[in-house]
Amino acid sequence: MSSELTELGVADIRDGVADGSFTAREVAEAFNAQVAAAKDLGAFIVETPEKALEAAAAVDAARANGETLGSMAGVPIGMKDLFCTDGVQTTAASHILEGFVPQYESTVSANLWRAGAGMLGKLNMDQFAMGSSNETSYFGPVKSPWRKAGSNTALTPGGSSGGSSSAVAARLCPAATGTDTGGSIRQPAAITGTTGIKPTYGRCSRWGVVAFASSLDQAGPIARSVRDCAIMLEAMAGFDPKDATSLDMPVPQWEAGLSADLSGKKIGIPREYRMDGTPQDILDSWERGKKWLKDAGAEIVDISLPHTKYALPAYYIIAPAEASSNLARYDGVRYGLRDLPDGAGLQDMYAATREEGFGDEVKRRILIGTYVLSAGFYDAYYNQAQKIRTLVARDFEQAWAECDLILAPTTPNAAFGLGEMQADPLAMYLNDVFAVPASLAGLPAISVPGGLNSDGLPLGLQLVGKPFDEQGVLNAGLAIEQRNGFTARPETWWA
Ligand SMILES: NC(=O)C[C@H](N)C(=O)O
Repeated sequence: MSSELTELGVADIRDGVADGSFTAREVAEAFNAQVAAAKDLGAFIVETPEKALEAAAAVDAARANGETLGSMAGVPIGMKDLFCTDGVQTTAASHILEGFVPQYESTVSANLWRAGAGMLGKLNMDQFAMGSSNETSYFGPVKSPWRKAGSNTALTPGGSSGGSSSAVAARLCPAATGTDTGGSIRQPAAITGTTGIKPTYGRCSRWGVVAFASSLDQAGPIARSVRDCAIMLEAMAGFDPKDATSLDMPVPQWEAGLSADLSGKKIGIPREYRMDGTPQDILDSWERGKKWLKDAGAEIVDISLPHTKYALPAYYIIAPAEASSNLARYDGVRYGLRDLPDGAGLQDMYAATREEGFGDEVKRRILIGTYVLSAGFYDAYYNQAQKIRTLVARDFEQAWAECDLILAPTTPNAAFGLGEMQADPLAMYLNDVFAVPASLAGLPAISVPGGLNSDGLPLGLQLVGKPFDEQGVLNAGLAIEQRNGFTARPETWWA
C-alpha cells in the first residue's frame, strides 16, 4: 500500500483521507520514506518527517471528530527553501543564511498548513532563486530524476525551483511550492514533465518569502496535474495586508471552475517566439499544443508581441537592480553568517561576510544591479529597462484585443547536463527567454507537459493569460493535459 500512496496526487490524497480509504498518517509515512531514500537527487536541504507526521495526526484527529477538513487535508508537501518556516532553518540555499531559523511563518506556508497540508522538508533551489539549473545552491546541485534514453549523465531539473520539480517528478511529494521571478516555476516544471503555475503578480503574498526581485517575485505550486495545481494555488493565494503589493481580491474557486471545453476561446500564437535555432522538437510540441487546443474548441490566431526580444535583457537589468537592493540586508549583523576577522572594523566585517556568504552568481547579480543603479548609469540602463518593461506589458494588452490566451513553448530546450552551461551565464539566462515576458507584465502563466523529445526528455507548453485569469490558464492547461495523456515517468535509479 505505501508505495501506491506515493503515486497519488493532491486531489486523490485529499479525497482518500476524507473518505477513509487511508489515513493521513499512512500517507505521511509513505512520503517520508521516499524522501529518506532519495538522497542522491539532492532535492531536500532539510527533511522534516516529524512535521509531516504532526500535521497528519491533526488531520486524522479532526476527521475522527467529524470536523470539516481543509482543502489540502492530509497532503504532505515540499516547501521551497525561500519560504520562511517558523522554527525550521530557511537558507534560500545560501551560505550567508545557513543556520537562520525564522521565528515566523510566511503567509503562503501558513495558508497551506491552515488548509491541512504537512511539511516533508525544505527543498533545494538555486541560491536566492538566481539560476535556471539548480547549480548555484550552496548545498550542491539537484539532479533531475530524468535521464536521456540510454545515458547515465546527470541532468538538471531546472531552476530556481529545481528541488521542487525534481521531488514532484520523482514522487517524493505530490506537490511542492515554488517561486517564479522570471521563469523559476515554469522552466523547472517544463523540463521535468510536471505542471507549474505562476499566478498574477500579487495573488500570493510575498510576506515571509526571502526577497529576490520584489516587483517580479510570485509564489505558485508545482504538481503533477492541472487540478492539483488549482487546489494548491487556491490554498496559497489570498489578500495579505502585510504585503503592500498583495491583491485585495477574493480568491476564485479554481478547482470548481475547471473545464476543458474551450469553445469560444481564441488562442494567440506569438510570431516573435519563433526564434532562430529553436530545436525542431520544441516546434513540434508547440504544433501539437495548437492542435489539442483546437480540438478542445478553441480558435487559433496569429498575434504579434513586438518587443519580445528586449524582454530578457530588460529582466537582467531590473531583477539584478532589485536584488542588489534587497540583498543589502545581509551584512553579518542581523542574519546568519558573520565573518569578523581579528581586529576588523564594521566595514571589514560587511566585506568579509558578503565575500564568504554569497556564491558567484549572486555576486554577479549584485555587481550588475549596483552598476545599473549607480548615478552615472541609472538613466542609460535602469530607466531604459523600465521603459521596455512598459512596452512588453503593452504588447500583451494589445494582444488581448485579439485573443484570450497565448500559447508558446515554456523553454527553448529540454533538460541539459549538470555543468554543461555553468561557464556561460548568458546561455543559462536564455533558458527563460519565453518565460520572462509574462513575468515583466505580471501575468498568470502555466507550464504543462507537451510530450517528450527525441531523447525521451519532457518538454513544456506554456499558456499565458490576462491579469487575474488563472481560471482561463488552468482550463486551457487542462485541455492540453487531457488530450496529451502524458503518462511518461522517469525510471527510478535513485532509491
Ligand atoms: N528566479 C527565476 O525566476 C529564474 C531566473 N532563471 C533567474 O535566474 O532569475
